[in-house]
Amino acid sequence: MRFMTAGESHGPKLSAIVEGFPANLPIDKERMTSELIKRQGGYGRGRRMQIEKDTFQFGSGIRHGKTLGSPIMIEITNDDFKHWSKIMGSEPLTPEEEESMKRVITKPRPGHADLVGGMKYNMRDLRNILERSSARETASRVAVGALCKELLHALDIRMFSRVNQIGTVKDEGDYSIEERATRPDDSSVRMVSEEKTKEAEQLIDETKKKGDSIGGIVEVIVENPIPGLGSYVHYDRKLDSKIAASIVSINAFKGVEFGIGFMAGETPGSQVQDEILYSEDRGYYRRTNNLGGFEGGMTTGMPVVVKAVMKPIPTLYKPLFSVDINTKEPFKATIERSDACAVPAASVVCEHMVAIEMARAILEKFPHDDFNELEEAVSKYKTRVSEY
Ligand SMILES: Cc1cc2nc3c(=O)[nH]c(=O)nc-3n(C[C@H](O)[C@H](O)[C@H](O)COP(=O)(O)O)c2cc1C
Ligand SMILES: C=C(O[C@@H]1CC(C(=O)O)=C[C@@H](OP(=O)(O)O)[C@H]1O)C(=O)O
Repeated sequence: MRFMTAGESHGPKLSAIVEGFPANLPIDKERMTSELIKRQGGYGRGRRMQIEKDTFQFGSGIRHGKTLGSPIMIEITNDDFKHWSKIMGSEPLTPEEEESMKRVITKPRPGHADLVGGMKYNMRDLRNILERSSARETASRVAVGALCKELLHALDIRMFSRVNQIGTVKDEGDYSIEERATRPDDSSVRMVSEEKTKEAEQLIDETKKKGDSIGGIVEVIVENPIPGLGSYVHYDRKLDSKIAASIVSINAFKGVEFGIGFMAGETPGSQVQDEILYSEDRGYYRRTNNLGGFEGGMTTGMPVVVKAVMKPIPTLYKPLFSVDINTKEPFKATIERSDACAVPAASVVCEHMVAIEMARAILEKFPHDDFNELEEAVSKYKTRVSEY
């Protein structure tokens, strides 16, 4: 399964094309839309999210609610484009129009792609960089991830994401998928305890008031994964490494851990490795899940547990030093519309990137022209593994 995304943040549309997805898989479009809406929410988002309403259309690959096996095209309209149609239109501008707009961006933001992108692609209007480097693109990825979640759902693999930390406010309490489902979380911080959620929201408010931004740590859990996805036989087939790359590909994500992660560096081996147990009804299982569901780059069958850190948002109201690319004069950041904290929204993006990698690993392992054929192969494999 391959996919590509296209689209600029303030352009007319975002899109994605997914190729290699099985035929005959029922698709719940409403459920997919709810994932997109979740990504738009989360405490700390800026004004842009009040403008957008991320619904999507299938342009191809689906007929009467089922996949056809042909490339699936997904399109999301940027509602903000109506305010940007001249600035972001595809038609060339007349010199007068260009002059009258005077909207060329020459002041790169520290921490964003502006300066290096401008140098690399030889552009002197940094809008040409920020439009595509914007995390608006993650809407397309969540749409692809939501499609992948339809496949995982049909195979009884369930997953969710949550926020473990915003700045110094931490909440790593246990959370079940059932509890998650009962909480309307579109606009909250998505933490386990309501008290910690409030504390985190207060911190976001205070940070915003100071003109600053704040990052945090999120967690994604996949329950009931098929054991043996990925492989130890070659470096580029290890599923944990693919998940790590996918997470760090998300705008502003700087690190990934599996299970106890970096704590493994300070803990003796006897307390890190997950002891192997066996029972008639469960087959092989582990006493603990310190390694987050991976051994040798393969899923063990225990829940996959991924944690990831997001840096604070680069666009700040508080002035930071930078240099104008035309005058070479130093300046202090100008005020721009921005999120103060996008960690809750980004937890949804992480979840969907993990969904994409899980689905991809399944489609690599099993025959998948037809979903029914895939389901049968998965069931046979699970039986064989349980009898091992
Ligand atoms: C959901 C989400 C929303 C974001 N919103 C903003 C924002 O409003 N302003 C901003 O400057 N950066 C925002 N970012 C982060 C930038 O897109 C990111 O820092 C930038 O693309 C540079 O990439 P890097 O931080 O990975 O180096 C957001 C990231 C995510 C995942
Ligand atoms: C549009 C989204 O996020 C955007 C990501 C983003 C950035 O620089 O990454 C900057 C902001 O865009 P704008 O400049 O239009 O306010 C965010 O709103 C989105 O998540 O859908």
